[in-house]
Amino acid sequence: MLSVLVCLIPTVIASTFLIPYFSDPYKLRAYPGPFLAKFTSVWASWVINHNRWSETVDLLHRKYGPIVRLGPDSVSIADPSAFAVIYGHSSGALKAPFYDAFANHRIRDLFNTRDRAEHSRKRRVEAHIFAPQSIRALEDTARVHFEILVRQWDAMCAHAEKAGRGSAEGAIGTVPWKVHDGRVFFNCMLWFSFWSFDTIGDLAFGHPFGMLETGKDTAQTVKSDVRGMEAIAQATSNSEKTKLELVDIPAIEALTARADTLFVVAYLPAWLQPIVGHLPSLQSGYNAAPKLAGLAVAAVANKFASKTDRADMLSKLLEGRDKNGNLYGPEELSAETWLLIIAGGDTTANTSCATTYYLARNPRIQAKLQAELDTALDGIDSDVASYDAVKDLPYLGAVINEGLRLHATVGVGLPCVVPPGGLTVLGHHLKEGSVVSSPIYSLQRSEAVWGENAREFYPERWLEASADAKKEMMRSFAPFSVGPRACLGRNLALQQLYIMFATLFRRYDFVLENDAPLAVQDRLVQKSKECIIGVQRRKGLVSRQ
Ligand code: HEM
Repeated sequence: MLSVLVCLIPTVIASTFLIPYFSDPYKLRAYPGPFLAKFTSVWASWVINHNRWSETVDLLHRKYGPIVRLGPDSVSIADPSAFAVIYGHSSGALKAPFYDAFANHRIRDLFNTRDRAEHSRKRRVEAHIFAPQSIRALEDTARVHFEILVRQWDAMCAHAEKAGRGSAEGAIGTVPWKVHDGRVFFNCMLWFSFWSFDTIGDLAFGHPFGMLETGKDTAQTVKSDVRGMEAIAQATSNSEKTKLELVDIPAIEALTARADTLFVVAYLPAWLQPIVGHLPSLQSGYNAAPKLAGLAVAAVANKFASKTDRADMLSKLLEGRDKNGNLYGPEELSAETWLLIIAGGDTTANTSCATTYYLARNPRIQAKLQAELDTALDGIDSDVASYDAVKDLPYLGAVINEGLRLHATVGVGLPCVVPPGGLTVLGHHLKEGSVVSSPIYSLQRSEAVWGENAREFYPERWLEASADAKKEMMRSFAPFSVGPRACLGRNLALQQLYIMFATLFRRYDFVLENDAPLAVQDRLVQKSKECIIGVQRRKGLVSRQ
């Protein structure tokens, strides 16, 4: 037995690590990078698991230049002109096997589909849901959730007003607040998550999760995935309804656990992923996936059961056709609904939290934004700003761009496979089958483009730049990516962000509890772990309620 092992171990090491390195099938040996990255992608997983991916890739580019080897078959290219070549419409590169780890249903969704034809079919179905007119039509529905957010924050501010110079503490649902120095302090990340998930739940399938009202991270999922699918199939065929058993789960917590795990394993070869996934530290993420998939199943099943004719996103998905020309089946519907929840929830909440953090940290910028909002919204009798009233405000636009730039909610290099015939980037020919990415985080913080203050929150840069400088900035600004796989929800995200910052910063003054850097979980989405802000109502503004 021992002698078998003695022979086997060197053979496995040679065939897995050394032969690919010395045979160099993708001709990447000339590119610099960390020693271990030349042999194995386990290196990447290790760095990600230590929460240092974007920062590490950025440091490697600073050390080695625009092209860095990140794995046995992959390179990262940090250069504005490279971004469009890799991701643009004429690139021909497809998403890499990295995305297979994110498949939550047996059927792929729009985000993790790698097949070009399959992706085009889905994108055709879903593009009209996100067209500018469709998104504008959702504003009234979305508004309700801004109103609840403001009502909850007003209620907490009232405690601060009552306490005067004293102190107090309490909680709304599970979110604690405490009062001191005339302000109420709480973790705004939780509230932005509640707001974002409730809104996307309502817009996607006509049913908010109810997190804002209760102050609790709770959503209903099906107890059994199989029964859920049966319920959808029966409802679509108009036969007798199946009674669905639902259970409550902490959805945001489960999503965070899932995201923490999947990004760690996604760079590993497929055969290694389930083995690593069994590590105790990754178990909660793996266990969360089926419960989360059940959220969408429950939403679709409930939609059929209630038979409302409200025109939410799911109603439009119901018009979608599968590859045989048939209407989307239960699984594909659930997969696409799930994607709306996950793509639209975390991203907008994190951008809102990070931008609020930077504004709370910078009294000068906050005051300048408030002055612009006071003028624009003077005499408007509404607690929630309308998109029309604020969408062209220059300083507000600059603040939102600056938040998207500096925080880079999706900051990592999104991995693509080089297409047949290869791809030439910055004069380097990359061979077919190799993997290439361009890190959004690094591009959006490059001193060569953004100047010495690239790491500062400075909205004025968007207003002061010359036309030529602005052109260069836009080549290095890709928070929603570009090309055929660019974010489909961009119009919705921007509409929500404009209304959010106009509403909150007109109404409240913000400070940070302390000046510590924003702590983030650096995964596919840069997720703020916690952001404690101190809030008080601005003087002179009277609520309509
Ligand atoms: C600030 C908020 C947001 C940011 C920064 C953002 C960013 C991105 C990025 C960078 C991608 C490309 C991912 C990749 O290629 O792997 C993407 C894809 C996507 N996003 Fe967003 N997103 C945001 C909000 C939303 C919202 C609100 C929705 C919808 C409810 C949404 C739906 C999607 C979808 C469906 C895709 C996949 C598109 C495809 O592959 O064809 N996103 N997003």
